Amino acid sequence: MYKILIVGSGGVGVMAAYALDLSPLAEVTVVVRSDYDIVQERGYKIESVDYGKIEKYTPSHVVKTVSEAAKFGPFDYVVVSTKNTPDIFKTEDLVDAVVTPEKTTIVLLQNGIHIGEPFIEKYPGNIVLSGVSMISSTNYNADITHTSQDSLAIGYFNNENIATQAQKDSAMSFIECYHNGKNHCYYDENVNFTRWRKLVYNATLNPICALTGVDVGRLEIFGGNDTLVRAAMKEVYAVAASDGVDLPTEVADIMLASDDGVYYAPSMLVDIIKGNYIEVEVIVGNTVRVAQKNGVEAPMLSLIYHLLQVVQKKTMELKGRIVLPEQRPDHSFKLE
Ligand SMILES: NC(=O)C1=CN([C@@H]2O[C@H](COP(=O)(O)OP(=O)(O)OC[C@H]3O[C@@H](n4cnc5c(N)ncnc54)[C@H](OP(=O)(O)O)[C@@H]3O)[C@@H](O)[C@H]2O)C=CC1
Ligand SMILES: CC(C)(CO)C(=O)C(=O)O
Repeated sequence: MYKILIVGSGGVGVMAAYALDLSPLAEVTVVVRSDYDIVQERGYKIESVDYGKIEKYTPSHVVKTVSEAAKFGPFDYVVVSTKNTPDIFKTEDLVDAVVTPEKTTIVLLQNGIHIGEPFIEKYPGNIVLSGVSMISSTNYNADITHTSQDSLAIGYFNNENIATQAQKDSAMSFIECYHNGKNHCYYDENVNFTRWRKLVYNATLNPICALTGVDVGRLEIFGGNDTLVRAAMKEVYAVAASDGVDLPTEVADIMLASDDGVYYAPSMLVDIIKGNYIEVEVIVGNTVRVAQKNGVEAPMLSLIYHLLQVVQKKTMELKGRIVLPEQRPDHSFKLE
């Protein structure tokens, strides 16, 4: 029996918990923050393309905080499915209390590129798996709407301190727990390719929907795919190539068609709607930094990045993280 902890119970985390809870191989604990009372009272309501309508799902163990979760450990796997916002808090620090050195495998079910490095640096003796998820799932107050088949590619962020076979074995055991007849969870030998491939969607549709306030269906109908998205996608191709990943030309069309028939709001737009922080740094910031490092021109991505950074600062001010002087200061004023 594997003890598995899920930190981050949003659209992705709750569906992961549900899949893992179906397995006789897994004992699942979930950290539930703002939905805690509602989940204790009536569980999650799930409307899922894979599992149908579930009136009540209550994970095997529900706890309010990561430190409280430790009582159900030590964990074989800690699945991280929070948003990844290093400009706000470091996810590698969030799970500190539940990662047992040299035992716990950390599974990052998060978007973005080059997100494994901070974990390997902090936990040099632990395996870190890379989960690239296509799922289209949202959580509004413990009501989950899941609209495309859960397809989860699992590989590992190579940790040179650990034998390759051990990293692969750990990925395989996780897949054995997660995979069932309804979802699609598979081992991906080249998960870095798959991460860049997915970024073709996330670095373009997510921010453009977030900045314009429309879902992917409306963006297409209103003409945004041809005027904005495809050009930004081309830049992602060029940056990926400079990082050693050649993406086939058809990826753009595949990504543009991936939510066909649904007015789907990508996770970054959902964050804007909820007034949450956005994953600007790992999705667009890291891409722009790779472009800069490798001398690749990416003017649209840079523009998108700087627009998103302003939006993030606006959210910081609304949440009280940034407090501005009442009177507008002179031009020499800089945020710390
Ligand atoms: N949604 C989707 O379809 C897809 C999303 N992704 C990626 O998966 C990751 C998760 O996305 P998604 O599920 O949409 O995210 P959500 O915003 O729906 O959920 C994030 C969850 O993390 C919780 N959380 C954040 N910080 C903490 C903390 N300090 N302690 C405990 N809980 C915390 C939040 O709790 P609270 O509600 O209290 O803030 C929330 O429940 C992201 O990287 C996203 O880009 C990838 C593929 C598809
Ligand atoms: C591509 C998609 C919709 C995954 O299913 C996603 O990653 C998101 O909403 O951020």
